[in-house]
Amino acid sequence: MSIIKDIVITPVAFHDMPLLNSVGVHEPFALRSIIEVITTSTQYGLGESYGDSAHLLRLQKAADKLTGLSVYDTNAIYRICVESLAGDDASTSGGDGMAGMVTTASVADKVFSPFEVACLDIQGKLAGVPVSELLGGRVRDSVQYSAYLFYKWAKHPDQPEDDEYGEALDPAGIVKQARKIIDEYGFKAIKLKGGVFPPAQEVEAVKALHATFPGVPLRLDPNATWTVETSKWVANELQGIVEYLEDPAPEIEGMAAVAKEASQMPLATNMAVVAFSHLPPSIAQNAVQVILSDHHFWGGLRKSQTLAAICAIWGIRLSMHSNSHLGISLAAMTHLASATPNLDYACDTHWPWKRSDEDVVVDGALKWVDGGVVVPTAPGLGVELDRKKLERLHRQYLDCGITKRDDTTYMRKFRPEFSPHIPRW
Ligand SMILES: O=C([O-])C(=O)C[C@H](O)[C@@H](O)C(=O)[O-]
Ligand SMILES: [Mg+2]
Repeated sequence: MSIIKDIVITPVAFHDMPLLNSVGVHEPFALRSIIEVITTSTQYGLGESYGDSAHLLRLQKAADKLTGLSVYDTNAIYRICVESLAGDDASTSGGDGMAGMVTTASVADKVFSPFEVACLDIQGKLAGVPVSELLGGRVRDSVQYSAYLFYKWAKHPDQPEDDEYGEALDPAGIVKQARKIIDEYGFKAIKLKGGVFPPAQEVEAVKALHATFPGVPLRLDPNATWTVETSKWVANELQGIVEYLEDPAPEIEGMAAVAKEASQMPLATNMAVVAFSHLPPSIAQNAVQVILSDHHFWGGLRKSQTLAAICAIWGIRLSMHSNSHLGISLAAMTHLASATPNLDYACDTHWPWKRSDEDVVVDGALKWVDGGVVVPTAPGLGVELDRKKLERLHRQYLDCGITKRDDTTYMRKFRPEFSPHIPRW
């Protein structure tokens, strides 16, 4: 019943908006891979991961070797993922859907993650319990997410019409975007993706958010585009205004240097500490006070809980990182956060930036209430595949011609002089 008979990996593409970041701008489509693990009793489990071609090849190579294993034997599944990467050129590890912003995560953990999620989905279905129970049980019935704001263009320059969010290139535009997102979802925390404009402009936008939404926890994430000096200046400007500064400066050493002098400002990361091997040097230097976990690159849901346990021991707080994603990932993120007591910051999600009619799961299982997602209680992840929708998004993948996320090349189509070097300011 629990033996893996087959694994089907389907690349999909869904519409994305022209969101600006430190490495460029989002293309008209975001890519994901949808993983179906099928057992000998035709039970299926779902996983979701990056959709870049290099990652798809790695997933397929591992999948080919996983048949015949039990869905309970995730240690063996991990070992085979590691073995399947033998001879893989780690220098191509950027081919994963993170546009070069996260480059030192473990490739094996990224490959293993969607298989583990799919196996937990099956385990939950076989036991008749939600994945949150396999992870220790819910400590919260709803998981809070933050309003994830982006500077953005009104439309992709090569597309005909403005999107529903319109332009946001100054503080007023950011505040307007925040209002729209909060009106729709009820978010109770706000994150601004920075690293787009000189820091003083981004500080001004955060101050405008603070004035408009007093008391709402704020965060600013420039993706390591600032020097240590600039980071200290921003930390001083935003003291008492943001709950943390995310990846102001590059690398563990840069973060440690900022932390040393701006000791009142918690520093968060999803760039400097992205694998277990980064924890000892980071802890030794007290480089970061908050880690944004992400089960897609920390090796699945259980390893994310191992990270949470380490963080609890060392007094590091936990938040959650996201990339553009669909409903399977949202369900997995929600189960994980619901069953991880110290993951108590509102998690990041790119959810508002996708069209509501574009997903691969059957509508209705994931309910947004007051800025949070109600934890599904049906067995497994609690989401089912909608095969018609999957087929549609797969066709979109084939038609769009994008095979790897590349925000920088897309930006240079319109701004040839653009350079993603860091630190920039
Ligand atoms: O917190 C982060 O660094 C991210 O969410 C990285 C993402 O790739 C984000 O910058 C984006 O989607 O442009
Ligand atoms: Mg970040």
